[in-house]
Amino acid sequence: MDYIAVRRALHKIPEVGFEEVETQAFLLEQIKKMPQEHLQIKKWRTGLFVKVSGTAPSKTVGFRTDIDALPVQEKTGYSFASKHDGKMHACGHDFHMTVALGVLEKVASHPIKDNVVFIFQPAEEGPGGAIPMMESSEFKEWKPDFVYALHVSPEFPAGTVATKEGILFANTSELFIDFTGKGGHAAYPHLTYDTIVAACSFVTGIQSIVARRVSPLNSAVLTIGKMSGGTKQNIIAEHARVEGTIRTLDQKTMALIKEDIERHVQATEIAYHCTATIDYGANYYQVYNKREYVDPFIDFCKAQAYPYVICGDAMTGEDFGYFLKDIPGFMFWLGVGNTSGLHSADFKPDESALAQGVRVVSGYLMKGL
Ligand SMILES: CC(=O)N[C@@H](CCC[C@H](N)C(=O)O)C(=O)O
Repeated sequence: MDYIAVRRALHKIPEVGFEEVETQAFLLEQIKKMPQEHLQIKKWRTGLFVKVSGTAPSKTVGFRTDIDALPVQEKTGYSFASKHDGKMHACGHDFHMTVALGVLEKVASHPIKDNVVFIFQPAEEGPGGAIPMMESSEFKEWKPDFVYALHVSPEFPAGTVATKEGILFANTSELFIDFTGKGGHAAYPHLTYDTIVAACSFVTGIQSIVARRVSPLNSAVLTIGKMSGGTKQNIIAEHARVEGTIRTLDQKTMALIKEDIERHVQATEIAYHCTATIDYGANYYQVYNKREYVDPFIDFCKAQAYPYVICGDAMTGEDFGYFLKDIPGFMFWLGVGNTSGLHSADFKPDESALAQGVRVVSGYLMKGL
């Protein structure tokens, strides 16, 4: 398989959560080119489960990749840029899928002793594909005894493995708040209850939560990534919406932040004569690597002389955390060199990391977990 060609083909067809129809068709087309004798495929919504039967199985090992993209307008200047306007593989899931296909090709050609299930999961960026996928009868039938996954990272040199014992990725909660007031003429503000002013005041006010409510020895993020409201420059907005995300390294801090957000919402309602509703959207459980499962992988990387580092915690989220809550396994970062950050319009990961990703994941599989 030409990893770079496959990655570029996937890069052209980014689709957001649960809309990955073209992606699913492309994956199936690639899988069809592989030896079929040991393969079974089950479609699940826009995702896939692919099982390679082992030669003398005593267990099932899972490798999970996410397959969705982000609503980002690409600015890479690539000749193979997204052909879907306003959508982009800005979080590297095109890389993750390519690595999974590369490993699948190897295992389909040379099955290992145990069964291997490849999990092509939709909607990691939201609303969250892991939980419904894990609740499916297809998953339950082929449930792995051990599962692992990777995520690309621009923080590490291309091909470097970075992982750690304990928390790797944070707990997350989405945040959507709708403010409703009273619209009217821009020249008669005193006859209205302006939700743009209310929302702006709310966003400024909540900046004190992480700064003044969370212990300085703890870590948390409260980011508002989107604000919207109003219909025209000279009409006072009856409705405004604030969208964000909360990140913490423990559930107690998550609860504390939510409680304080609710206090700020109440205060905004009173101060600005509006009403507000809060929706916490999708919540992701932390990605936690238990020592007994990640240490043998680190030893493997050492033994193979693969470049690796022990990294710190990250405030990114990943619904792979739900797999690790239920099933033994681990997650690691795969370095993709020095490029703009994840979720950037000019995210340009180094493609030389693809072959190393396949080498690391398949090598660990072949070694026998
Ligand atoms: C690796 C990565 O970037 N993951 C996403 C996960 C999204 C979680 C959820 N939709 C939220 O925004 O809270 C991330 O943003 O960290």
